[in-house]
Amino acid sequence: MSQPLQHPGPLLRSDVRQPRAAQAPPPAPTGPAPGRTGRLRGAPSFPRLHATSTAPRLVDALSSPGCPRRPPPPQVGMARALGPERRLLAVYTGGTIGMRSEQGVLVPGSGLAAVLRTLPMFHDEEHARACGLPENTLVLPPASPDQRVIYRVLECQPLFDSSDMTITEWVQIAQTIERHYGQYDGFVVIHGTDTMAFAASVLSFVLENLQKPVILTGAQVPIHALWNDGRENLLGALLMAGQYAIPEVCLFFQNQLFRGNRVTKVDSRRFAAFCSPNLPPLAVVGTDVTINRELVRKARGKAPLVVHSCMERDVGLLRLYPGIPAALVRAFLQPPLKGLVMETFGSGNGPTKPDLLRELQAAAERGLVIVNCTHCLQGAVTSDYAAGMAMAGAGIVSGSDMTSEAALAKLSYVLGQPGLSLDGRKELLARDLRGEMTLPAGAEGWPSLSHSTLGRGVAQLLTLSQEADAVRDAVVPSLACAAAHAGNLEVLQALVELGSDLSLENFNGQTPLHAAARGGQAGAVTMLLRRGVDVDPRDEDGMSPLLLAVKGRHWDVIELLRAAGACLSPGELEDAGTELCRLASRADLEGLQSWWQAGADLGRPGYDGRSALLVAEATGNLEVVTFLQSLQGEAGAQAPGPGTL
Ligand SMILES: NC(=O)C[C@H](N)C(=O)O
Repeated sequence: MSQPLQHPGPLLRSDVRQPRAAQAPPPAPTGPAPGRTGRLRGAPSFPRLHATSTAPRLVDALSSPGCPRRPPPPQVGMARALGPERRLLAVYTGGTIGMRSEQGVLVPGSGLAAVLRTLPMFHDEEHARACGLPENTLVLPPASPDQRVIYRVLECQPLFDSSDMTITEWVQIAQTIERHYGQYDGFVVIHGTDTMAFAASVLSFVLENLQKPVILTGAQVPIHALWNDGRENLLGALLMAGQYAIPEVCLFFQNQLFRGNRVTKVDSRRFAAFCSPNLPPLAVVGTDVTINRELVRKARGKAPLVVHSCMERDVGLLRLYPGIPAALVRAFLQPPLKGLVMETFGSGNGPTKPDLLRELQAAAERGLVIVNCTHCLQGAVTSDYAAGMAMAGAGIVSGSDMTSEAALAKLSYVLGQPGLSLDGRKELLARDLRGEMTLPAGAEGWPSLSHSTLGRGVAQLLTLSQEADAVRDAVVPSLACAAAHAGNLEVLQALVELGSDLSLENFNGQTPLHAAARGGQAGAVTMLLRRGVDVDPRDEDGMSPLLLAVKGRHWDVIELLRAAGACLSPGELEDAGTELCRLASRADLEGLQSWWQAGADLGRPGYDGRSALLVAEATGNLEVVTFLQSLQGEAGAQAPGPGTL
């Protein structure tokens, strides 16, 4: 790059005044931060923040109107004076790195860029003058003979302790990167460490088709402290972003560059605050810089950067513990929750208590998307244990070896994608999108199964030795029910090949036919009926597949079951009267038609002796009255139809 950085002009009016003549070192610190010793004398404290609006703004941290520009460069070859440059944009959001002590506690402090300008390791003033770089531009000392990294700092107003950062702010950071994407070669996000792993995970999903590095960093100790980690971290992030083409969202800390959606914070005090438990670092800085090239993701062609701003907020995280009550889980799974990351034991195992599994299955069937992540630091969700397969059987998606931070971000991203079906969202969750997870190998011979959680579960079952029959018997019914409910015929077929009996009941007495009927899966119902399964099994609550199809208003399934000879039981018909009156009072014509199609007597009285027709007339639901009277007419004229009055 031969031209000095053309300042694109401040995003907003700057309010951090740093006139060159008054370029005095920042004022002396206002007392040591708690628990901090050995401060650098004369170390700057950061000016108090200006009161600003709640939505964070980004101001140019070093330029201000009227600030004298540097003298024009000497008439030497600009190329020689400038040399090839890499241009970076740093977004300073807050965090300990720039904090100062106030009444004994650390609070975010502005003016980080001004401090960097005073530190030779972050700014080569002589070179800046020689090149006539704009006031708001800093330039690192040369890291290699023929290359310079120049950078600009945008400062958030207000600055954050990252405990207060949310998806909203992270999307705004992504939008800022998007606005400046063409002007810079890379980006550094200076961020608090407490939620940095969440931030890196969210940014990795929000920024699609990234062709340039976005590197988050921060510190455990303020940069002005004598003994600190911030200088090494920030310099490392700038150099990595400026010198290496790593088109990913990364996190640089303690001389290691991690993939952003693979890290978690593991220590609140040590400088080695982060680890990447299931993926080695992408790069390690020592006497030289080692890049693990085979791990670095390749940029996808020249596809343009896409910023996904629609991230679902109603996602949650629930960590299981021994004896967790089903009632508590039920309470947690209620709307508005749309997605849940469930931290489970070991290899993705959880309690197999029927009441708990019923809650999870019911929530999954309501459309809540649940991702299973192990709460172990290392390892992955597998299908080694029946306890784990029971989770898959309840319709829970495996999170493989994802961190909880990545799983939450991915769930928010997937649920925010428009136009996807529930199964489409589960398929997307099961795929590796941004290097966030390691896919388990599918079993030989069943490649098509490995893309789904259930398929992978079955594939694993296929590889189990004969001695594992007990495991199979324990989990096949749950798997079969989940596959039937999802309409996954491949998995059902795989289970048939495994020699499984598709009439077997799962933990709450339901068969795959129940599940298929409940899910409205006509294909699965057809397949199961062809395999000669019992047409009218009853679950623990005495419900038949036909009744479940009626409740789900799955008319195609009702027709299939009736054609195969399914009938509502006397008990189901006995209870129908009150339900019919309820539907009539609500003018629920579809519901009444479902009962009629299933062969119910729509004239059956409710608990108070009134029929649905009387209720409809009393409530003035004329459409329902007309429908019910038409059935009366039909009943009078011919043999009873699917339903009778
Ligand atoms: N080291 C840090 O940055 C911690 C700080 N509370 C933050 O996350 O903003």
